[in-house]
Amino acid sequence: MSDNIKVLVTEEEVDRKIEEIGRKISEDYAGKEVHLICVLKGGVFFMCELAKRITVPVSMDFMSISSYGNATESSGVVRITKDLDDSLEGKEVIIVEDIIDSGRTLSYLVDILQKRNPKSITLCTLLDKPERRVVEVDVQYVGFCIPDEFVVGYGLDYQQKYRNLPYIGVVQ
Ligand SMILES: O=P(O)(O)OC[C@H]1O[C@H](OP(=O)(O)OP(=O)(O)O)[C@H](O)[C@@H]1O
Ligand code: HPA
Ligand SMILES: [Mg+2]
Repeated sequence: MSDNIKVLVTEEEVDRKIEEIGRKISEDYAGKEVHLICVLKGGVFFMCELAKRITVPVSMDFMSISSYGNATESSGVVRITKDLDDSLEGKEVIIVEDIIDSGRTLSYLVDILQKRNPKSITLCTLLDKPERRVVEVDVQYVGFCIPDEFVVGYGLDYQQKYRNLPYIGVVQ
């Protein structure tokens, strides 16, 4: 059975936005190197496309965390299920996410990754749902602010499906 999906942000709009964020990061980090951290699984499509648009030297690492709670609201209890491979010591870190919703995931990550002595940590998200925020997070790069609707595509899933859609949609 397939669900009906209404397009919220088109593929062209997503592509243009990622190019814009890539250009901005390249300017902001001119003369430096950036270390991108992908938060699996949702962040993977965005990070790969973004990395291609950054013109300063890029290294990448991946981590996976899980939160406990019911399907629509995470409890905020988070644990690492796959840690980074590399040290963050002295690195200019950018955490790349598909979406910030309650803010719990990124707040937790920033707290634990700060302790690993990076030179800096900045946050970059394709989507932001500010109405849903429970924990404040300081995000430097935001693709699109969206209303409080459950979205899929570009890494975002509904019951593990639709991550591969090249646009952002709302399941009807
Ligand atoms: O701001 P928050 O309320 O913490 O929500 C945002 C997080 O939730 C989703 O990940 P999820 O934990 O569903 O895992 P996934 O990336 O593997 O889909 C999304 O990819 C973000 O990582
Ligand atoms: O709107 C959403 N869609 C998919 N996954 C999510 N995780 C937090 N918010 C969302
Ligand atoms: Mg995620």
